[in-house]
Amino acid sequence: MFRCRSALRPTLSSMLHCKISSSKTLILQNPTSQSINSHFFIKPRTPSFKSSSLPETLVSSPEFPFCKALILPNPYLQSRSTHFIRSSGIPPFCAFSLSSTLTSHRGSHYGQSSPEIDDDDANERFIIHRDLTKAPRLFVVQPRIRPDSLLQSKLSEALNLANSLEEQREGVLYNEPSSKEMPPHLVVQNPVARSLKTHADTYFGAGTVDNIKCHLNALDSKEEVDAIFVNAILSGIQQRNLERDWGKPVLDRVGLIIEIFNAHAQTKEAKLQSELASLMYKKSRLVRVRGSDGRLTFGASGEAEVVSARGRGSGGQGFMSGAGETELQLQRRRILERRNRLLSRIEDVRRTRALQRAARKRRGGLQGQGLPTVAVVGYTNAGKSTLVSALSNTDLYSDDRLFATVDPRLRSVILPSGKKVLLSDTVGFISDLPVQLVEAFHATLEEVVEADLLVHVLDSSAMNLEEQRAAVLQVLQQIGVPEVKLQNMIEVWNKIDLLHEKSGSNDCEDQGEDEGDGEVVEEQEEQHDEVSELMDCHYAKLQEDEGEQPDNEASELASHATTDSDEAKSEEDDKVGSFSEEAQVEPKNIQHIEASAVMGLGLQELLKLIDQKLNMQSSTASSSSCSFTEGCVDRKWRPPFNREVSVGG
Ligand SMILES: Nc1nc2c(ncn2[C@@H]2O[C@H](COP(=O)(O)OP(=O)(O)OP(=O)(O)O)[C@@H](O)[C@H]2O)c(=O)[nH]1
Ligand SMILES: [Mg+2]
Repeated sequence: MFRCRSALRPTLSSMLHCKISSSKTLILQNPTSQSINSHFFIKPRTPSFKSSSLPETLVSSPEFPFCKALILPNPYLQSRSTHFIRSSGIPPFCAFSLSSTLTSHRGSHYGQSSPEIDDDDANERFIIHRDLTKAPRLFVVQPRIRPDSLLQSKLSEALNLANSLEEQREGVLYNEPSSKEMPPHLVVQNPVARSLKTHADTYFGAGTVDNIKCHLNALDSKEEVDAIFVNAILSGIQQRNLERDWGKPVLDRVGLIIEIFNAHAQTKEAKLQSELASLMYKKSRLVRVRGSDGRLTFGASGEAEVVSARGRGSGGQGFMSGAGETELQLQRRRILERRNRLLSRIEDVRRTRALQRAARKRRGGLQGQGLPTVAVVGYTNAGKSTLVSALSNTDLYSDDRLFATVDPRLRSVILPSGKKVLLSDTVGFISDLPVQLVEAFHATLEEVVEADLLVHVLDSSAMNLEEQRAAVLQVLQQIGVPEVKLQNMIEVWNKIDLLHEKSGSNDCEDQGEDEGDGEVVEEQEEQHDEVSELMDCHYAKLQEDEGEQPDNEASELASHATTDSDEAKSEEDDKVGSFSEEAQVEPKNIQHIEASAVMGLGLQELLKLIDQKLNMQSSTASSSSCSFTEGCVDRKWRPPFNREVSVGG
């Protein structure tokens, strides 16, 4: 008998490329263990099960002469605490919980749904089936965009995204991101730029598709690629056709970002929310569902087989239409059922969070001894977690991977006035942030909407700084942060140390250096002056670049929607991309602080500014005609779609 150890789950999950051979037995193919070159039987335990009966069954199976047996608890019996493994010669990796995987596969096969949701089921959450013990190697396809500086920043973001798909780390890194090689990549003709519309069937033109295929063939001989990442937003049909042409799973930008969220989610809340996003994404891709054994279950050749008697016109009142339920309908129904269960659990999370927030506010807030919340927001990888750690003298997880933080964290910090505040480190944003994620992470993002003050962290060394800034402002507006909070936001221009390093090599170096020798200025204030000049110069350069070529990729990527002829379109299926409305915010008079979270620069200034802003808010609130009560003003702001907006004055 073995006990479950979560670290080993991925090993086993990776084996679950299973097909159903009979009503009770799952056959796992391609086991990862080198010592067993055959099949496994996984048999749910039944009340009448007698362990002695199994070996005979297996040994007598002419089809699988070398099989081994794993006897698992039957998920329907919900005896999930202990796992029995009886076998001869099975390596000791058998410490796991497979019940939910069995449940999901059984469910999908038998048309039954599980009575429970197992949040630890990694396979269920992921978009592509793959070996969860190691990060998949992706081949990056980047459509060309102008100007070149924008292409460079988009490409490096794409490579970084491709390198960020690392599995559950349980708080530790498996691989240092810096030690990872850059994934193979190819910059290709951008169909949007050429003809102002994409090809409805394959997104790229035939020549580009062939070109990519050639590169893949060359890499394939070295077995280098597990999947292809196209840094654009594809429709379900385009994705399926490209998969067929290239013979490998394809992830588009939306899919990869959701997959990264899934891989990085650690808490139950984040897992539920990422799974919901992934589910809604899968629903929009139902044309191309890949079976667990690697084959396309349906849709690849247009078949829509009837798989169950259930469905419209059957199963009730003796009415026999023979319509049945197609595989597509079955999958959709299953997704919706699971979605509803997830939604109800997420709603529990949201309620708990709201209660916790209310308790915090009752204990203090702007009117009391103080537990106001300051939400630290920003583009992914801008340094939010590093900054929160530095300010609160704690050690939040941060790394060079994109979306390192998926589980938001609160940290307390004492301001110069002695007031205590809570800093909330949140998920990072990105341009074309998948709408599914924004919706699914509603409970988490509500923390941002409800915060007393926002601190927007910017990576001042980023080439596409302005794009990043605009993307964050857009998301903030989309999730319902009121204008007054946006205007009151503090900007932190982080990573000024990098800007300083760069100054030696860019055109602006004369302006940034001290008279004569250019030595590093140790005085912090002087350094800030210098960096201000560098930032001005950096901004000027960026604007120059933008002036050169007005079209940017955001609009190119967004325009896919006009050519999306995906048959799986429906009201929710359409939400395959980012928010398309150009809801630009133009916050004026935003105060900024230049900082380096790793070097500890600008932190005191930031705390002072936070203090000042909160005090101002506090005095405005107390002098306002509306005295602070439970139901008053912007601190009780709620998203407009389910509650009434009230802005206090
Ligand atoms: N040079 C330099 N690097 C920094 C600075 N702040 C953060 N970093 C690095 O930037 C990378 C990303 O930092 P994080 O704190 O994880 O960024 P984040 O904004 O929380 O990112 P996500 O959680 O992925 O959205 C890490 O490798 C940090 O060490 C800084 O001021 N200077
Ligand atoms: Mg972070």
